[in-house]
Amino acid sequence: MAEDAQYDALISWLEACYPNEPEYLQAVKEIVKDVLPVYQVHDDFKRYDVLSRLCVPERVIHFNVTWFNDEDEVEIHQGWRVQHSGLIGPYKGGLRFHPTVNASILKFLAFEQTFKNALTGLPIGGAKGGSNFNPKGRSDNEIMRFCQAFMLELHRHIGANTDVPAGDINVGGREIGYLYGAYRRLENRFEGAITGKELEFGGSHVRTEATGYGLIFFLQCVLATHEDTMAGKRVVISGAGNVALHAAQKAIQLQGQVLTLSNSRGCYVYQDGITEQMIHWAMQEDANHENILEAMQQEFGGEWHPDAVPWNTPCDIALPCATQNELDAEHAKTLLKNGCKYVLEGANMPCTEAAQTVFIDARLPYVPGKASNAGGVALSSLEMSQNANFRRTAFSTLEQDLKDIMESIHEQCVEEGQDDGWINYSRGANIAAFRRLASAMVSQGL
Ligand SMILES: NC(=O)C1=CN([C@@H]2O[C@H](COP(=O)(O)OP(=O)(O)OC[C@H]3O[C@@H](n4cnc5c(N)ncnc54)[C@H](OP(=O)(O)O)[C@@H]3O)[C@@H](O)[C@H]2O)C=CC1
Ligand SMILES: O=C(O)CCC(=O)C(=O)O
Repeated sequence: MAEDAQYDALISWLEACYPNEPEYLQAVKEIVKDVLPVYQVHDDFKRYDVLSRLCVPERVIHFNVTWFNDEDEVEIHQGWRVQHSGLIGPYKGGLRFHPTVNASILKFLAFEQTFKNALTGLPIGGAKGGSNFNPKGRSDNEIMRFCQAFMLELHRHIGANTDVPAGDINVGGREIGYLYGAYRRLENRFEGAITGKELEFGGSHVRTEATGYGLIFFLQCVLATHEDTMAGKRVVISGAGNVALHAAQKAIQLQGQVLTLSNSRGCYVYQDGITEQMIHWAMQEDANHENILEAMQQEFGGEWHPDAVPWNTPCDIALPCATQNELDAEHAKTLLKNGCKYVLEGANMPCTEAAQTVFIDARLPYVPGKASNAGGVALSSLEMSQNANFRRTAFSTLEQDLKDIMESIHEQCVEEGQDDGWINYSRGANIAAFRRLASAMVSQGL
C-alpha cells in the first residue's frame, strides 16, 4: 500500500512536469515499480530521496544545428545531449540521427543507459544524444557537413573524462569519423572523447560487433540456466543494422537457425536459415542498396514482405533489434502461441509495456535491453581504457572480456530476479543497477 502511494506520487509528479514525454515516462514507470520495494526498506535511500533524483536527468542540452545542404540551402535541425547521471563515471551513451528523435526519446534512452551502464560494473555514467536529422538519402558531403555542424555545438559539453558519446541508430563508423575529426580540430586534442572510432585512430577491436555478439553471449547464459542449447533453435530477429546483423552472425556461428531480418519497410524471411555468407554480403553491400533486405531477396531468394514484422514467423527465440516499441501485446501473444520460448532485447525498449506484461505473465525468460544489449557500451568503456593508456588490446582478449561481462550481468539478474522458481530478468536487472546507483548517490551526498 505504501509502495502504491509512493509510486502514484512519483509518477504523478513526473507526468505533471513532462506531460508530452511518453517514452520517458514509460521507461521510468517500468523501473520504478520494480525498485520501490528495495527503496522502501533503506532509510538512507529515502532520506536522500534517491528514487526521484535518479529519475530525472542531471542536465539536458538542446541546441540548433544549422548547415548548408548540396543545393546550397540552409537546413536547421534540433540537437540534444541528455546527461542523465554522472554518479559512477563520465556520462556515456550513443548519438542517434533519426527524424523521430525528440526530447522524450533521448530522455528514455539516457535513463535506461544509466541503469545499463551500472550493470556492466564499469565506471561509466549514463547519457544519450542525437538529432532529428534524417541521414537517409543524403550525400556523403552532406553527412560530413551535418556532423561538423553538430559537433560545433556539442564539443564544449564532452571530453574523455566528462561525457563520451558513441554511435546508435544511423550513427556508425562513417559518422563517428566525421564527428571525431571535428572534435579533434575544435579542441586541439587527441583523446578518447568518442567511442566506436576506426581502429586506425583509437578505435577498439570488438566494438563494432559487441552489442550483437554480447546479446548472443547473454542468450547462451539464459539457455544454459534453462538446461537448453542454441543448436537448431529457430531465431527471429528484427532490424538489419549493426545490432541485428552481428547478433545474426554470432547466432549462426553457434548453430542457431536465423529465419528473419527486417527494417522500417518490411520483413525478409528465409526459412532454410540465413547463412553467415548472406550476413557478410549484407554488411558489405548495405551502402550500395536503397533497401538491403529486398536486395538480399533478389540475390539469395527467400521472401520479402513489405510492411511486415518478424513476429508472425514461428520461432523458439525472438530478438527484437530495431527500435523502441516495435513489439506490442498482439505480437507478444502471437509469439507465445507459436511456441516462442525466449525473448531477449537487442534494441532499447523494443517491447511495449503491454508486451512485457504478456511475457512476464507467461513466466517466459524475457530479458530487457539494459541487460542483454549492454555489450556495446561495455566495449566502449574498454575502448576508453585503451585510449587513456595509449594501448591496444587484442581481439581475442576483448571478446573474452565481453563474454565475462555478459555472464556477470546475467548472474546479477539471476540473483536479484528470483521469483518462485522463475527468473524475472527485468526486475533483477532493475534492482541490481538501482542498488549500485542509489548507494553511490547516498555516498556522494546531496
Ligand atoms: N549500436 C549499438 O552499439 C547499440 C545499439 N542499441 C540499440 O539497438 C537498436 C538498433 O541500433 P543499431 O543496430 O545500432 O542501428 P542501425 O542504424 O545500425 O540499424 C537500425 C535498424 O533498425 C531499423 N529501424 C529503425 N527504426 C525502425 C522502425 N521505426 N521500424 C522498423 N525498423 C526500424 C532500421 O531500418 P531502416 O534502415 O529502414 O531505418 C535498421 O535496420 C536501437 O534501439 C539502439 O538504441 C543498443 C545498444 C548498443
Ligand atoms: O557505446 C556507447 O557508448 C553507447 C551504446 C549505446 O548507445 C547503448 O548502449 O544504447
